[in-house]
Amino acid sequence: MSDTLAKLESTIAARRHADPSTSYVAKLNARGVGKIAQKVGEEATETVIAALSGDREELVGEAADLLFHLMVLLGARDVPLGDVLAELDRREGLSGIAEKAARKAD
Ligand SMILES: N=c1c2ncn([C@@H]3O[C@H](COP(=O)(O)OP(=O)(O)OP(=O)(O)O)[C@@H](O)[C@H]3O)c2ncn1[C@@H]1O[C@H](COP(=O)(O)O)[C@@H](O)[C@H]1O
Repeated sequence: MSDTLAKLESTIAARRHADPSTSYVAKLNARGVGKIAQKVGEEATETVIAALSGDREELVGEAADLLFHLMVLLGARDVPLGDVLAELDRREGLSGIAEKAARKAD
């Protein structure tokens, strides 16, 4: 896992139950998983729009917002980022056809 993502994951865990008036992560968690999921959806849409606009800087910013909010969502559901990365590692070991079969079996 990249140092950046590992550090962000521990910051998010540490801020989850902080004072919502001083922490955006705490504010999101106080509003519930539904609100966090909604934010992920919004940031995903903004990322798509930025990608289609061709503005590279905007895409980088929106992708960062999306990753951040996705990590807050995973944290709220107690899913370690390592589990997601392990799933990606597992898929990397599968050929295209084998991957399709494995996904069907899931
Ligand atoms: N990476 C981020 C990050 N990216 C975006 N944002 C915040 O995400 C918010 C997005 O703005 P929006 O207008 O979409 O949201 P909003 O104004 O709260 O409005 P709503 O839609 O929620 O009603 C802004 O307030 C940004 O500051 C972030 N807030 C925090 N982090 C990281 O999380 C760490 C902990 O932050 P705190 O919990 O605030 O201490 C920070 O050190 C950063 O590393």
